[in-house]
Amino acid sequence: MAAGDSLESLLSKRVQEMAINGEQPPSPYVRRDDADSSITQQQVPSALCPLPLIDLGLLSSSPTTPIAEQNHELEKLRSALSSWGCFQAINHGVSSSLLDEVGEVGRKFFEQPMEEKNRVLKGVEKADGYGTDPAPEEGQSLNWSDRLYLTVYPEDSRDYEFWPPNPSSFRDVLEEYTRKMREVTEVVSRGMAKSLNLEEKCFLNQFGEEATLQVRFNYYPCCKWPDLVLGLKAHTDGSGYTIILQDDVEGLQVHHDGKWFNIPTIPHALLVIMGEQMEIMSNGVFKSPLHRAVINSEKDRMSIAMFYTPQSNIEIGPEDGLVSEEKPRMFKKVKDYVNTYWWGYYKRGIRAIDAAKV
Ligand SMILES: O=C(O)CCC(=O)C(=O)O
Ligand SMILES: [Fe+2]
Repeated sequence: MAAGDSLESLLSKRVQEMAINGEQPPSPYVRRDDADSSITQQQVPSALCPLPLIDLGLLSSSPTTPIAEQNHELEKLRSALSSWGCFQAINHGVSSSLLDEVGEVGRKFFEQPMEEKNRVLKGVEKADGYGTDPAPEEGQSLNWSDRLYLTVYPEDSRDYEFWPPNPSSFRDVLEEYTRKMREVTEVVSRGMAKSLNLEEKCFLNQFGEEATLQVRFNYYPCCKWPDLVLGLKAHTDGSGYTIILQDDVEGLQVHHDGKWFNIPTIPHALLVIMGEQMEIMSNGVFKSPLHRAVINSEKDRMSIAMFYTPQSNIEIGPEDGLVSEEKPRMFKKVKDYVNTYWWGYYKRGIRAIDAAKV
């Protein structure tokens, strides 16, 4: 690495700038996952991806939903989360126009000149703002992506200093999107509990009234050497679960059955993916899958990930109804999981959840 290319100077430079300048990815960005023989590298095209679609409108009782249909959808949900750890949600109640708008304000933000984006540049130790993750541990490659990360709920934890003033509709659109995401988490959390024959509100109670929502707009500039880099290296989320809105460029891959499946982009669908805390609360019944983002050679990609995380002052743990003699308690009770466990492991490129096992 040239002297001017120290890790700090690279981290202060945006990937988008390097991509616009047509620069070949500097060595800290070159992916190193091929060396990990414990993860197979076989990839399955999106056309062959059998990831289930769940109709959220069928998960709750309503006069128009016959009980058999509801039970069928709940069983599909349970099965998807026990095997894949994720599903594509349709009929989720968020209007297509709002989904288009949130995608548009995100894109417009990244398309602005660097000086404008730097108005909300994040501090070194801060999570909120525009930039990149802090330096990973030795031996880990950097992600070929820039991001804008914001705490959006509870409202009093918002730091509006880091909310972009432009595009001017950004704030209104994100506030509305946050309101709708709260509704989706209510439906999904109840549905998950029902699918396991648990009391409907049990997961919602563990998340708490003040469960946090944090949004991450991930921007993945295209790269002429797409196989050299990863947009986001393989990881599991530290959230309870995460709701991802993809644009029309593929890039998300989920590890399932020993292969990397390309997740299809379905207009206006939301991908719901379990984080490690949901694996803990479900006593290991639901899986928190390894996933990553790959880079396209010609098209930039943007995804919007909404992390739904239990309130940090509440202890969470496996639901009693999922613990039995045949299925003993797998995890300890944990509090503030992201800071206590997940973050330190993520930086080293390993799963934190083993540390929470009994
Ligand atoms: O870009 C994507 O589709 C995945 C994003 C993701 O996994 C994350 O932000 O944690
Ligand atoms: Fe993720």
